[in-house]
Amino acid sequence: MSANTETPLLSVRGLNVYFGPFQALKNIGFDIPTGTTLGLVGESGSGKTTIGKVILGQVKAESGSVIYDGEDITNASRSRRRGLGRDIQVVFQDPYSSLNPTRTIGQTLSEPLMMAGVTSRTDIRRRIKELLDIVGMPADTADRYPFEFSGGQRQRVAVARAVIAKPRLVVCDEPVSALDLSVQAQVLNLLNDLQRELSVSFLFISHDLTVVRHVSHRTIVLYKGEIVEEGDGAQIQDAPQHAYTRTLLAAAPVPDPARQREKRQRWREMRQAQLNT
Ligand SMILES: Nc1ncnc2c1ncn2[C@@H]1O[C@H](COP(=O)(O)OP(=O)(O)OP(=O)(O)O)[C@@H](O)[C@H]1O
Repeated sequence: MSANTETPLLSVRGLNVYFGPFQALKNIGFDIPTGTTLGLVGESGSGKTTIGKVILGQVKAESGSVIYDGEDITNASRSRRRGLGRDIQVVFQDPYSSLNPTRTIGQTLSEPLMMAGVTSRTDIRRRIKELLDIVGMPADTADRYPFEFSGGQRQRVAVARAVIAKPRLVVCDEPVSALDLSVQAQVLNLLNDLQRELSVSFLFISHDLTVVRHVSHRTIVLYKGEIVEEGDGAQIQDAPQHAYTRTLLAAAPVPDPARQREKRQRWREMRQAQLNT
């Protein structure tokens, strides 16, 4: 993949994050140019999700900055965060719990559009139809409920929800790790297609370097809260420079189910908090 060389859409500089005495992030810095994907890879507990949360304003950094499109959003106010919520979206790991089971897919997809100020029912219906087609979902999807779809289809819907209001950055936190391998490839291809179509940037978080390599222009390897390696995904996989990266590649770590449950719960709480603001 060829990377874009414009001014970065997102710049993170010198992030240090503590949970009590524990330092979860140490001097983290990177750029995400417009229309590109930065892969963030590391084992469980290395700090990947924490980086995503700092960008989304859900975790406060002790020091460092997050610059979005030239604006320092590190300590953005609640009202500014609400505005940024349209530009910066999230796709969660678990397509089973991230969609509201009591709402039709159409209702779920109309929320971000209404938040973005689209009020015409005709426009909303048209945009939903357009996007469901782009993400490869059947025409009658909008009138159906999440339980009627497979995991891969639900993740397509979750991706559609994230991009429907044309955000500029989407934080994808382990978006394919709950899916079967063949379905993973389809969702990864979908992200690549959407990026070409919408010029959206992705921060793509995964424990699996092979997955990250398929979608990322650049990749960062995180170990115990620190960046230990950075480069082109293929280069990192084919010629890892750091001993930890070699271990990561050899071990192909499987996320600990208990931690993943805890993480899903935290994301759900965060999403609920977002919807309540
Ligand atoms: N709210 C919190 N309070 C205390 N410690 C936390 C909190 N959130 C994360 N941590 C700790 O910070 C470290 C990094 O967590 P983080 O969730 O960012 O890791 P991760 O790389 O995303 O791993 P995983 O994929 O397993 O979630 C872990 O040791 C975790 O236990």
